[in-house]
Amino acid sequence: MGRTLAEKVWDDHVVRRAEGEPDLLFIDLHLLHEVTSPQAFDGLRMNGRPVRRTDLTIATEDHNTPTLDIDKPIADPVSRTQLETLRKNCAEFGVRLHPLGDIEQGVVHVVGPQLGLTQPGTTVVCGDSHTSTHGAFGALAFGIGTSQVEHVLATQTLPLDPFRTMAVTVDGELPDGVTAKDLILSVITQIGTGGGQGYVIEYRGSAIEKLSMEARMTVCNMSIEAGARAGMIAPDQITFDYLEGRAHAPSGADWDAAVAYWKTLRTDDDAVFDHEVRIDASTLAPFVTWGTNPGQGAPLSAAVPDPASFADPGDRFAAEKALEYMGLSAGQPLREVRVDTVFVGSCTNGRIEDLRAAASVVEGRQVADGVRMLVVPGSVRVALQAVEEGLDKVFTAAGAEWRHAGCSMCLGMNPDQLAPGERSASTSNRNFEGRQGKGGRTHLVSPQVAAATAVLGHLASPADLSDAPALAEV
Ligand SMILES: CC(C)[C@H](C(=O)O)[C@@H](O)C(=O)O
Ligand code: SF4
Repeated sequence: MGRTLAEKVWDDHVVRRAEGEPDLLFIDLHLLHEVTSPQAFDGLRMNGRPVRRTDLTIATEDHNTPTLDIDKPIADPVSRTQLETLRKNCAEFGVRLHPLGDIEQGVVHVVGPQLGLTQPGTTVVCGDSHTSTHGAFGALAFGIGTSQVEHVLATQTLPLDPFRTMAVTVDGELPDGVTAKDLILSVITQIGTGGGQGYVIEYRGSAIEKLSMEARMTVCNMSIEAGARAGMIAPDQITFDYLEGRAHAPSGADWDAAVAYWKTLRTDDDAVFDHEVRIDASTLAPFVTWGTNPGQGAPLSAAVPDPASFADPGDRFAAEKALEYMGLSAGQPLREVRVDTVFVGSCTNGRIEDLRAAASVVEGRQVADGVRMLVVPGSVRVALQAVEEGLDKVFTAAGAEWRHAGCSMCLGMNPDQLAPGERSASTSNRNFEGRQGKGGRTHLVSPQVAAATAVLGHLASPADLSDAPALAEV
């Protein structure tokens, strides 16, 4: 019987297989950041072990880094300690680090792909759930816990339990103004935040094949929000074009050999997935979340749902609690929800195409009174590219704040936070209670919706801007 893409990559990495035991897999790329690595390095130190493959290990600083005054000492003692500890550990163990201020610094999941480190058919791990992002290249990429980080540092291998396979097939054309973010938010609302549990999801179909690499990363990034172990997309010419010429991509004869291998990384026609979900891209619309998990979403044109409309008692209870926390009432049109903060950034939507999309909406317009808009590039390289294109000026002219690269307001581990009761439209991936700061309320949106929301002061899409050409109601 044929094999799926995920099964092929898995099989190519098994270094030990024994009856009744998890397979031991070789890991091609281990990414580190300041939050989940300290105890792992402590463990190595206690056992007198080195990092087995420093050449396959790379660290960057992202979660605890400020996005203003980056040349000043870090005020928050916890953040300062986290960063100092990573620097000390990387120096002691000989791990390559891109610290704050470095040209390759940025959110770990933006940095890996842009350096060409993330390649088709590789295994990629990081002590971070959004490692699923790298699956966009046809890599088997997943987040791991701190004890697994230690195991990979020490051995460059990882014992892994078998997974199940799910196909999410999206065929057809995405309507104008509907993005990869809308697509994945819709998928999560459809299958639920636990719907992917135990599965590696492969996104396929004509709508996926048309997505750029950056859009594919947005989709795979949020696989974890459906509970999946990983998300993958088969590599194709779009993947190869993105990788060619990048710092760590193969070159010359190695490139040709690599592409020949990468072309074999497709699910066989006779392979069988354990579960399949089919979506018609033409039915999708700009999508926003109204609740406190990424599966509590609806089309922007809809209203806040009535908890009573959920058949499942658990879903009903979750919706009641979410509306209370979010300060929303059933039946309220989502377009009438006013925000005070807009965040464009994160490993979901902090890449250059995302900034271009947001800039094209705010260009020549103003951020609404009483709204603060933060634009935070996912990496220094993204920032430099944006500056070269003049996007920073577009944002600042509109009244937005142009910040330094990092995780920023995606989560409250640095100074960029919501105050209690504040409400944001955010291009990030999690809307949990307190995610962007204690008491903060988050609506997950695409960069286009974020930008239109900043201009109008309430959840909106570019089609809602009064001077926008009249588009069909979406
Ligand atoms: C801090 C880190 C462990 C965490 C993750 O695992 O994803 C963070 O990146 C997040 O997005 O919540
Ligand atoms: S940008 Fe957000 S989701 Fe991505 S790694 Fe940072 S905190 Fe996690």
